[in-house]
Amino acid sequence: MAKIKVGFGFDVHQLKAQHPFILGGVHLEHTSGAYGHSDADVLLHAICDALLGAANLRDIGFHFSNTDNRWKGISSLVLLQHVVALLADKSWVIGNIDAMVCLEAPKINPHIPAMKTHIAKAAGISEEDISIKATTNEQMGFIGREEGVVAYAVCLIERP
Ligand SMILES: Nc1ccn([C@@H]2O[C@H](COP(=O)(O)O)[C@@H](O)[C@H]2O)c(=O)n1
Ligand SMILES: C[C@@]1(CO)OP(=O)(O)OP(=O)(O)OC[C@H]1O
Repeated sequence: MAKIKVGFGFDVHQLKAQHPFILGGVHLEHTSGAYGHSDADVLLHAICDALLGAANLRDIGFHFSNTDNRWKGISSLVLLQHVVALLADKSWVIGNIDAMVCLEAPKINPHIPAMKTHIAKAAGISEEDISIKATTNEQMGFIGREEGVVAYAVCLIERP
């Protein structure tokens, strides 16, 4: 019988004015963007942590330190490819991913198909196995003030 594991990931990044906003591998046109050592793709970071957690392989900062210049400004799609390779080394394959982005603006619904396409390609899975959802924080707290963006992800991985 196949062995199945569940994983959970969370990430948060600051939003800064006039900064590029990369989410799910898509460049969002907006007045501010997520700031970090990499491209600060909070959705991909949550997904990476869910996958690593499911495989009991520590977390994203353990593998890609935010003091290492190799990862400075890197596309998080590349980090996701690395994570999937780490799982493959242990014979894990991804079952499905379900993610939630908490962001006041902009609306991301129109961009979700493109995000799924990028993530599916980087992870080597079907778009049908990737779910991305979004909510605002109803104008409350740091998300509501557009000071930050948060993402959560869960995944299943299996080993035949
Ligand atoms: N950044 C966002 C936030 C939300 N959405 C979509 O809008 C719906 C309503 O959001 P509420 O927070 O007002 O409940 C939500 O269910 C998402 O479909 C979005 O696309 N981008
Ligand atoms: C991805 C890494 C590495 O470039 O940097 P950030 O973009 O700052 O992202 P974060 O989610 O804070 O932590 C993981 C980091 O190690």
